[in-house]
Amino acid sequence: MSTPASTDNAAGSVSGAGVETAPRGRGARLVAPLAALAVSALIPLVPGLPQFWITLLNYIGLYALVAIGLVVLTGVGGMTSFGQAMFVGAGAYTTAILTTRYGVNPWLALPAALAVTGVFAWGVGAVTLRLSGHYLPLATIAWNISFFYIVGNLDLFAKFDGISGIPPIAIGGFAFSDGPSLYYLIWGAVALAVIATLNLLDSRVGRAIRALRGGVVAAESFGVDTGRARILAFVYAALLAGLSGWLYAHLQRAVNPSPFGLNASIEYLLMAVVGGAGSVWGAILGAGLVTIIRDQLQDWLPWLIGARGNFEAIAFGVILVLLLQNARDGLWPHVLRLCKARPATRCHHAEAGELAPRARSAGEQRADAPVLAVRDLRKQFGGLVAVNDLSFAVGRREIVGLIGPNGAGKSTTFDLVTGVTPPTSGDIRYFGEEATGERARVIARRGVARTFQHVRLAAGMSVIENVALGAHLRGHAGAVGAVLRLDRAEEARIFAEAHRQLGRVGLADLADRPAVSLALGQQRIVEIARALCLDPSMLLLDEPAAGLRHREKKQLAALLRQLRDEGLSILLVEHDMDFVMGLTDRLVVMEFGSRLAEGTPEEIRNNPAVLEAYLGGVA
Ligand SMILES: Nc1ncnc2c1ncn2[C@@H]1O[C@H](COP(=O)(O)OP(=O)(O)OP(=O)(O)O)[C@@H](O)[C@H]1O
Repeated sequence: MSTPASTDNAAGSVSGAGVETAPRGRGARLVAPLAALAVSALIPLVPGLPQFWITLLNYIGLYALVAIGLVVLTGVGGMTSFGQAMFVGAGAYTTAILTTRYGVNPWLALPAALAVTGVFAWGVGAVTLRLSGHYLPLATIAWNISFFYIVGNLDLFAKFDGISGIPPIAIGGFAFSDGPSLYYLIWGAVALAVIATLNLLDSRVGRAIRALRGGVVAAESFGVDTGRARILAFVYAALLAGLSGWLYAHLQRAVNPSPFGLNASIEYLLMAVVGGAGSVWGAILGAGLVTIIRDQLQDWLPWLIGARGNFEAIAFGVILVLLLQNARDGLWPHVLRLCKARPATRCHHAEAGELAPRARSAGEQRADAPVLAVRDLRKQFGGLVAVNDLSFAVGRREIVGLIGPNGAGKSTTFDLVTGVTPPTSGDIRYFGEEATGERARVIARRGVARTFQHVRLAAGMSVIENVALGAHLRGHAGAVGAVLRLDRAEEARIFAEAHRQLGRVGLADLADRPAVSLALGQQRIVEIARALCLDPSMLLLDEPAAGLRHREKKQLAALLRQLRDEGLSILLVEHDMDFVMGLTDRLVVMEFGSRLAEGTPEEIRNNPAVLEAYLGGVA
């Protein structure tokens, strides 16, 4: 869509960004923005304010709605879309057709516009979001171009002439047809979008979307359906774009394809990046800055250059390059720094009540079968046999160590039993139930929680938020409940549980720190707290002692023994032989993908084949 002075745009790409949510204590955090909103409410009342500025502010509001959606999709979810203008178009054309051809009231056309946009986005997302890397943005470009030409060539949409005569939005006898009344309508919608988005991001579903940036493996390992989380973010962003389109159609009273082309989509992305793709407030800032700068450039550049043309596109390109070089997270973090805003802290609801335990599978409740039984497990990478017909088991209340020289196949075995990689052949059972080739999130549902060799905590999330992700399967609140803030009691219980688990591993003091600011060893312990939040029956730990100091290792060993005594089974891969020998009940030694030996630490310490494999002995 375009402002009155209209527009071509500069291309951009998206940088990651620190994500802003509305944590507990957000009342205080919302004071400044709400005061700003209250002041903005007075703007149309300023005597002598040119109508042009109100119109400009109205367009900024319309753009901000789309940019806020991009915060969820791109800044938080890590999916770059060059197709948002198409969803604005879907909302705009739906209301245009319904109100002009069928006489539908614009308010009744609103749910229809959102429904059409949502279903359209779901369809596009279902086919497109499987793509990763550069393919996803490329696919959204293709969709947007197709949309532009389909709308421009079909009679249904009145081709490139467009549809005119769209009625204004009205309540009773009052029509929102002039700048000031539309201003309140549009910025009212922006305020609702801000609140809904902050609520969504500060929820169980929001954590799942935010965890996507940390990679799908970590999120799936705690039961998050990452495909669903991606679609949800995509549809949510499209719905905000559709809402913007509905407002636009009734503001302009006419629609044609030109504001819904690729250029506009690129500009929306530019707005999100300029403001800060990780911040809802940054999206509004970006929408304002880009719109005002474009408007001024369109006035000044032809005068300076002495010729007419879309020179602002060049200026936007330069601005984007400078921004990506100097402020990859956009301008909002700098505004916060200037205002000396302090990071928000969560108050932890010790009185929130207990989070219900995870529902146990039938197998988990039986005491006869081993917790994990691996039989003839094999994994080939082309001609290389990384795991060669390996068999072993982990019993109840047992700590088993999987050890072996570099390249022996330990990590691959770990990936196989955690559902990260499917085996070439063989059999994996948890609690006597078949789990071969199951995906990570299904294995998590069986009560199996894990940590990672290379720590996978979500950047942009605090320590406690990362730990709370571990309780994903123990919560039920969905997106609608989150947006309407109906999930508070459950959230309080989830965070109380996360706090309890952090206390258990001795890191409660660090709960509100950004997870990535911790030392590597501490991050490993945070991963253990996250795993405990799942309420697991089995823990799979990949090199948990790496990076820990001697005292921390002793504390970790004591914690793991305590967990075993409380009923957990633990399988760990570890290189630190002192740690393993002092902790485990049994060891499985691998070499060249096969099981070389199995026994108690004492037996393994004296096993000649093992001593030889380690070239000098393990003890
Ligand atoms: N995705 C892959 N593609 C091809 N080969 C792989 C792949 N993953 C692992 N391998 C190979 O499989 C063998 C076993 O590797 P793996 O990482 O499982 O060993 P490891 O015992 O965990 O080693 P380390 O202790 O060094 O982590 C190695 O030869 C490795 O190069």
